[in-house]
Amino acid sequence: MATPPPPLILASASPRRLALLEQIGLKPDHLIPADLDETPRRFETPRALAGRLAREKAEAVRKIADKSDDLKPALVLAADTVVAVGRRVLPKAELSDQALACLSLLSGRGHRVFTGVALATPKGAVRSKLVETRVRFKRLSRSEVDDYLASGEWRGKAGGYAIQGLAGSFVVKLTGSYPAVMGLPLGETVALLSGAGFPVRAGWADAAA
Ligand SMILES: Cc1cn([C@H]2C[C@H](O)[C@@H](COP(=O)(O)OP(=O)(O)OP(=O)(O)O)O2)c(=O)[nH]c1=O
Repeated sequence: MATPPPPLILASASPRRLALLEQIGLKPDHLIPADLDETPRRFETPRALAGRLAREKAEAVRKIADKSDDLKPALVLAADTVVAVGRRVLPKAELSDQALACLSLLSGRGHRVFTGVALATPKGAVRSKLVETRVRFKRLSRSEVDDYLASGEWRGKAGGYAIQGLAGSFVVKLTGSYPAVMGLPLGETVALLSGAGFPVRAGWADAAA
């Protein structure tokens, strides 16, 4: 009989990350969010920040898993999304003023979305990948911004918008990975998992059901 795959832990509180994994037939056995200080370091680039936070989230949950016999053999998957204009990292908007500032900056301009994804193995090794996506928004009128702010969809989102929702209508160009902007680059996630021996296509036979 084939050996069962190791448990998979998604180190995330983000419902989008879970939905994206499920989209490709992967169902994590456990959801354990990492609680980290996400403040950029001095002189840290947006790219370096996304990579570091993804790895730190995986490492933090690896430590939690190591304390339990059931979770010790698990693979821990984590990700982090950073929205940047030049070297400037935009906040995860919690207040409407923050979202307004983000949208005013993004209006009619290009920006970059950096998404780090990291996988911690039971032996403590951490492998990671970084995906850069360029996104351009159309010029936003004041009433478009006001209506978007009223929607509340920006809350808790890096850069004050969610591409998978109403703000999808702001995008005029995207070069890179759409799922990475939502929170998880799927091709890179699969590459990390299969590199660790995880059977990434085991659930595909049931996908059409
Ligand atoms: C740009 C963008 C971000 N986002 C979200 C994805 C992430 O949830 C969030 C970026 O913050 P993250 O720190 O990457 O993730 P999180 O704190 O929400 O979840 P966790 O650390 O527990 O995994 O912004 C979208 O949903 N759509 C978008 O278009």
